[in-house]
This record gives sequence, structure tokens and C-alpha cells, in this order.
Amino acid sequence: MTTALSVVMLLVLSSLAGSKVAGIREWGQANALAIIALLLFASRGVLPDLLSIEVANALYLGTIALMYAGFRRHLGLPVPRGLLLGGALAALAGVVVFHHLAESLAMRVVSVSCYHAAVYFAIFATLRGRVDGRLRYPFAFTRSAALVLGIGHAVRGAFHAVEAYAPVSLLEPSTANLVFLAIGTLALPALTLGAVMMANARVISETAYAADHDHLTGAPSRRAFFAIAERELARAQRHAGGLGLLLVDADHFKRINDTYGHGVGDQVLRDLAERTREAIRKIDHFARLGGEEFAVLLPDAGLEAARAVAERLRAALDRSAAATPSGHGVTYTVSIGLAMLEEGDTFASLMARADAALYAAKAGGRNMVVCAEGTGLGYT
Ligand SMILES: Nc1nc2c(ncn2[C@@H]2O[C@H](COP(=O)(O)OP(=O)(O)OP(=O)(O)O)[C@@H](O)[C@H]2O)c(=O)[nH]1
Repeated sequence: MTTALSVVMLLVLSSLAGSKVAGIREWGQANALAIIALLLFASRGVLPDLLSIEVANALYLGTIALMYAGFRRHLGLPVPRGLLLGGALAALAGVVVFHHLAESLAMRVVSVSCYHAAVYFAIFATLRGRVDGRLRYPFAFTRSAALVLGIGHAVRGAFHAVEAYAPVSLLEPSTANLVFLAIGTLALPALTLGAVMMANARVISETAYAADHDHLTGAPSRRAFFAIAERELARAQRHAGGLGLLLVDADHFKRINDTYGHGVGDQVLRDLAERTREAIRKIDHFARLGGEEFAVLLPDAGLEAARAVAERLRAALDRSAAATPSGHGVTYTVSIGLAMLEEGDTFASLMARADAALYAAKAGGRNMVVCAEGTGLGYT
């Protein structure tokens, strides 16, 4: 059953192979190794004992170690290779000793269970930090599975160690053995299922982030900004509060690109985004609308406050020097169009007024703030 489940898990993991999520490779290797190990275990009596006991156990210890390594890599944590290898070799030494020197199935089980329990508890400990959102359930599931498996293996080891239960065969149909067998059977599939859920949640989160953020500057994207703006507009209209919109556009940006190259142009855009984030209030929303055009939404702001923010921003960017790879600072300026939310406005009409104001700022000589007509809702 575990072999079949490992094959299924391997197929599921393969579907995520192109996602570049860290850990997938180790989890895949773990399941591939498990398939070989379990087939060797199942060949007991058919193949030589060396293969069905020592080699099979060695491979299965490697399976568990790889699962742990996968979780560590997934979380960007270092993998304690020495510890994993040392522990696995100690467990394997136990298997060899209690096979050849002092034949004892129970003590072989103790050796292997100790390693399993230790690694499962280590997985539990690794996943203990707080996570939010989409990752919450996959983490909780995997953490719980690791804890149950760790306890199961610890109890199994203890049972065999005190010889309260010493099976003649690992397939003996006693209640305790059935429980242990179920734990052993479900361990790898349960952990792999958790791993797949974690990887999936990571892919979904990264995709959602990429859709809502601009790759170059890290600022929210046009799509995210419009969604936020609709919410803020509805809120401002409900409370008759002020809402200002700034459209910020780098001046003669084509010239910067043409003179210094696209790489420096990109650096200027990053610099602009960074300085803008520093110049605005915490409650303001900043986004890159596209190209060299950015927007700032100012909730709870009257005309004078919005004008002050716009002027402060323009001044902060005025001939500020973006560091370039060559070490030279490239100076630039911005033009800003400001519009305040008016009675009966939609976001499109607010944008259109801010756009017209920006156009006027460009036409008026650039490096200036131009306010659209009107004084805005709730503030006179
Ligand atoms: N480096 C870089 N350039 C970009 C990016 N997106 C758009 N551009 C360039 O931005 C330039 C915009 O040029 P224009 O629309 O003519 O505007 P401008 O030169 O800033 O002139 P004004 O706005 O009138 O002051 C174009 O050359 C685009 O190729 C980007 O992500 N990186």
C-alpha cells in the first residue's frame, strides 16, 4: 500500500516539479527511494537478507532524512546533514548488530523507530513557527501529522524496547501491531501530502503576489491599485470624507533611458518608488500604474493636505540622484497631477481629472504639481 501511495505521491510531486518550489526535489527523491526500499522489504525471503533487511532499512532511513531535508529547504533553513547522516548510520548499525550479532527483531525495530521518531519530532519543531493565510492549514496538517507519527514511533520503540510486545513477525495481526503498521504505512504518504499542500499554497501565494505587485519596484500593480481605489472611493463617499489622487510621472524618462541605458532607467524607477514610499503617510496607497507612471491615493485628506503631500513628494524627488551600477548618480524630476474626489465621481472620472492635471504639469514645464479644479468632498 505504501509503495502504491508513494508512486501516486511521486506523480503528484512531478506536477509541481516545474514550480521551482524549494523542497520538491528532496520530497520526490524520498518517495522514489521509498518505492525501492519498500519493494526490497516486501521481497523478504525471496531476495538475500542483506537486501531485504540492511539495504531496505538503509534506504528507508534515507527516505525519512530526505523528507526532513525537504521541509528545511522549503523554509530556507540549513539542513543538518551531519546529524541526519550520523543518526541514520547509528540506526543502521543497530539493524546490523541485531541481525548478525544478536538476532532480535524487536531491537531492530527499536533502532529504526528511534530515528523515525527523532526525525518526525524534528519536522514538527521545524514547522512550529506562526504562519498566516493560505499556509496555515497545510502547516497545521503537516505539523500534526509529524507529531502523531513521532509519538507513534516513540511508543513503538518503547514497546519493543521493554519487550512488552515482541512480535514474531512485523505482519502479526495483533491490535498493537496493526496500529504500528498503520502508522508506518501512512507516515510517508501523510507527510508527502502535507508537503504537496505546502508547496501548492506557496505557488498560489507567489502567483497572487506577482499579480498584485510590480516586479521591478515591488510596488502594488495597477490591478491591485484599482481594487484598493474602488474600496477607498466607496468608503469616502459613504463618510463624505476626502480622497486625493496623485499621478506621478518621471520627466523626460525616455531621455534617461536613451542616455544611460535601460538598466539605469530601471534603477531610477526603483529609486522613485523607494523615495515615494518614504514621503507618503502610512495610510496612503502607492502603486506603479505602468511605465514611468505611478499613483498615490490619499484617504482622509483635504485639498490642502493632499497638495502638501504632492509638493513634499515633488521636492523629495527633485534632482534626487538614483545610484547607478557605475557609481554615478542620475538625477531626475517628476511632474504630479492632483485631483480630489468630488460629488458623483467614479474612479474613472477622478483618474481622468488627475490625468488632465498631470498633462498640464508637463505642458507647464514639468517638475511641478498641478491641481485639478474643485476642492474635494467633505473639505471646503
Ligand atoms: N528602463 C525602463 N524604461 C521604461 C520602463 N517602462 C517604460 N519605460 C520607458 O519609459 C519611456 C517613457 O517615455 P515617454 O512616454 O515618451 O515619456 P518621457 O520621456 O518621460 O516624457 P515626459 O513624460 O513627457 O516627460 C519610454 O522610453 C519607455 O520605453 C521600464 O520598466 N524600465
